[in-house]
Amino acid sequence: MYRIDASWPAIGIPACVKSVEELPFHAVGEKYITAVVEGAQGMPLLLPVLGEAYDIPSLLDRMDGLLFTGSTSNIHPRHYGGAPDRPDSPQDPQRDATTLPLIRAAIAAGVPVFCICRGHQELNVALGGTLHTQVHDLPGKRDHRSPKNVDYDARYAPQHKVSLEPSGMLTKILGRTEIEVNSLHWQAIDRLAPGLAIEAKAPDDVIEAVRVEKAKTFAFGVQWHPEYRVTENPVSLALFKAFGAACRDRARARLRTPGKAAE
Ligand SMILES: N[C@@H](CCC(=O)NCCCC(=O)O)C(=O)O
Repeated sequence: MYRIDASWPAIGIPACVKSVEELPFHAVGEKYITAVVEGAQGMPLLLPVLGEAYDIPSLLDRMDGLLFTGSTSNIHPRHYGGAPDRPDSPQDPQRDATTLPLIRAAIAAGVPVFCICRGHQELNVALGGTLHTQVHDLPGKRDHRSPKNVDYDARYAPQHKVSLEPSGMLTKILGRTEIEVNSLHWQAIDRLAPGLAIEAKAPDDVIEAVRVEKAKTFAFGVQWHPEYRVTENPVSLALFKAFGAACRDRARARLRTPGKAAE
């Protein structure tokens, strides 16, 4: 049994706005919290998505890492100059207003970031890239959406292979060039943002993982869900452990020189 104490790095997890009995709640799925605790050995701090109300440097001064989660909502296409999305596309403007500037600032400040599914798409958009809004409608692309009418485990079960860039950092971390991943997304990276390197692709060439090329620390996006049952999948666990190690390095630097770590 673990005990989450002050020696654990503080890992912020921006929430999604969800409606519960018609009232807005700022929520984070439990699997992301569990993955931070059991995979990264970090203290999870759930961040309400307060957009411009945050003084981002002050927020980053308290963070040793940030996990940007998946979500059923989509980034509004105005953030990447895209055509209007389908009319029923679920939106979360408060999350957009919080995560996009936070990702840019965290990377500039050397705060480790791990960006999953919607988070991976946010990383690309935050740095100037664009998205396909319905990747399954494109010629030659498979359906990357989650399997329908099946239980939770089957929805997050592996769906396809991913080839890792042989000279990439993920290959170094994982010690292999091919993995099997789950798949629960409608959208995908279209134009890659400047400064991102492709780390992995699906057989249909959908970009499945990226890295911030000049990042001072861990800064990855993955289109799949390594947080799901993190301790049961060695690849997922290795990713969260690498993220946690970077967060611990940042915590040591931050505690040595409080207020200076983000400079
Ligand atoms: N809405 C986007 C992103 C997909 C995504 O993040 N799915 C996650 C579902 C819920 C979860 O497991 O957190 C898209 O459809 O591409």
